[in-house]
Amino acid sequence: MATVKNNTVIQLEKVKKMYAIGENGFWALKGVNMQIDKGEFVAIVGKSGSGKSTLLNLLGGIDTPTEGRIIVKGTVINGLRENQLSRFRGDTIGFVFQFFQLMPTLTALENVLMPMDFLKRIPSSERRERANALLAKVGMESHAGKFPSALSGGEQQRIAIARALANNPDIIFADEPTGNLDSNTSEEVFRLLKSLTDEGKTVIMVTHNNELAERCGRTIRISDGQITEDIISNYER
Ligand SMILES: Nc1ncnc2c1ncn2[C@@H]1O[C@H](COP(=O)(O)OP(=O)(O)OP(=O)(O)O)[C@@H](O)[C@H]1O
Repeated sequence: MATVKNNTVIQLEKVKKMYAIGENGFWALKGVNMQIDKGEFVAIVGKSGSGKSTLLNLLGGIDTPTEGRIIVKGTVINGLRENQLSRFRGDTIGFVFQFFQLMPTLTALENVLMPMDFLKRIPSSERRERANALLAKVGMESHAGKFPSALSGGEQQRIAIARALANNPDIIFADEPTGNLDSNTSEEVFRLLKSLTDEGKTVIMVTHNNELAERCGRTIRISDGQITEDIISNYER
């Protein structure tokens, strides 16, 4: 077994994932080993169908591997029961999606408050204060009372990032966060995610945008369910 360094937040050991298709199985991941450290900004790239989303779902505890171990912050997450997994997700991980996935019937502020329901022990006034501070952090404080339908794509993604930060997670998983945004707005969202790594959070982003991927500190390429490239760059972001 590989040694886990102190600052390692994610470790994958021989991770395989098979999807059942009728009577057959399809190996979407074929033995992935990976180590990601605190504060890294990692781009996961690869062709459509190569296994990127599968990998992200396993890392985030949304799905379980068929074989191998996934260790996040020292815990083997594929050994957790469903209630332990959901607590782990709530405490440790923030998710950002291509289509934002905000609740349409809730205001921006209420969307950010929603994941804080886990934190029942925190008084509601404090939660509101925290949600407002997060909206300010992403430059959306003046939009707190608006519904998602009244916001642009970039604004919705900023709110979604504030929501991902609601429980102060150490790790952010972003699945094509700029996939639905124009290039200026993509740049803003990229910078926002980058600023989180400057605060010590670890950001893992699946992207089809090569230019942005090259500006992450590290690019991992997946082809046909395997890592074929893992490049650490010193590109000036
Ligand atoms: N639930 C499932 N059942 C069966 N096959 C699946 C399932 N989910 C994904 N696959 C297959 O596994 C492979 C990897 O899919 P995955 O969604 O991880 O690719 P991806 O790299 O994220 O693609 P894209 O860039 O198009 O989102 C694909 O061949 C896909 O068809």
